[in-house]
Amino acid sequence: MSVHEAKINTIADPDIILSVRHLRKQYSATVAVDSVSFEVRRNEIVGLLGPNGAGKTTTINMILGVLEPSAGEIEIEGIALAKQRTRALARTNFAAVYAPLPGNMTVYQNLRFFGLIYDVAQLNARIETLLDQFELRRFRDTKCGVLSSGEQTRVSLAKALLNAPQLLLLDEPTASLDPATAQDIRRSIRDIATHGNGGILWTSHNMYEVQDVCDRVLFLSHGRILLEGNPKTLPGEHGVASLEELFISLAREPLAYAESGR
Ligand SMILES: Nc1ncnc2c1ncn2[C@@H]1O[C@H](COP(=O)(O)OP(=O)(O)OP(=O)(O)O)[C@@H](O)[C@H]1O
Repeated sequence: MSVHEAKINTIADPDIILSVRHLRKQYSATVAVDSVSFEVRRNEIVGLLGPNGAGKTTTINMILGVLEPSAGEIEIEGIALAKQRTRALARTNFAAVYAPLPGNMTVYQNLRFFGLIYDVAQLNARIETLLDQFELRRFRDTKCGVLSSGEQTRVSLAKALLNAPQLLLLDEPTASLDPATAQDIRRSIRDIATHGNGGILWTSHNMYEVQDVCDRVLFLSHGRILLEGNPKTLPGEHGVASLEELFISLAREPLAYAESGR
């Protein structure tokens, strides 16, 4: 057993929000996710990085219970997703650009609709708080379909926080946003991680953003984790100048990193 595996097997740790062990997803001959193990801790933002097709979305969809793993275990605050699905998923939420909210409903209607699905207590008060937190009050009665990308992202984040999730999954939350709006969104999310009660798993192809916001990153390639560490120090540890350079060399020569181990 590796040191990493020994560490994630100490499951009693109450600060482990998400524990993923030996997760695997196979489609016929394609192994999309291949024995992936990692954890997300309380108040931590973990970046899930990797080139196109590395297995990031597949991993996220298994954690969301949308895809059934071929093997492996997922626990959210110690609750096994496979055994207590409803309890585990009640602690989870997500936002992704490929999952926009219904465009023919207003911001308020969307938040109310999802709040009822999540069975949020004191829903109206929760919606009002989120409208203020994400500066959405003036769009309250605007249909989501006519909002700009940045405004829609803010609504998606508000929706993702309705049930005050312990585990927040964000799949490229700032894709297609202008730099200033992206920075505002990053600050909001950083704030949620620091002052909230949960942890965040974040995917992004923007290495500047990852360095800015993530406490730890996992590099995925061909369904496997090849590297893990602090995005601010990892490039230096591997003799390159930036996270982007490390990403590129890892994407081009994954075998060199697989052989050197994590
Ligand atoms: N339903 C499916 N059937 C067959 N292969 C699939 C299926 N879904 C995903 N794959 C394959 O699994 C691999 C991982 O895909 P995934 O979407 O998880 O990658 P990703 O890291 O999210 O990529 P991107 O950065 O492009 O979004 C890819 O090779 C993809 O073609």
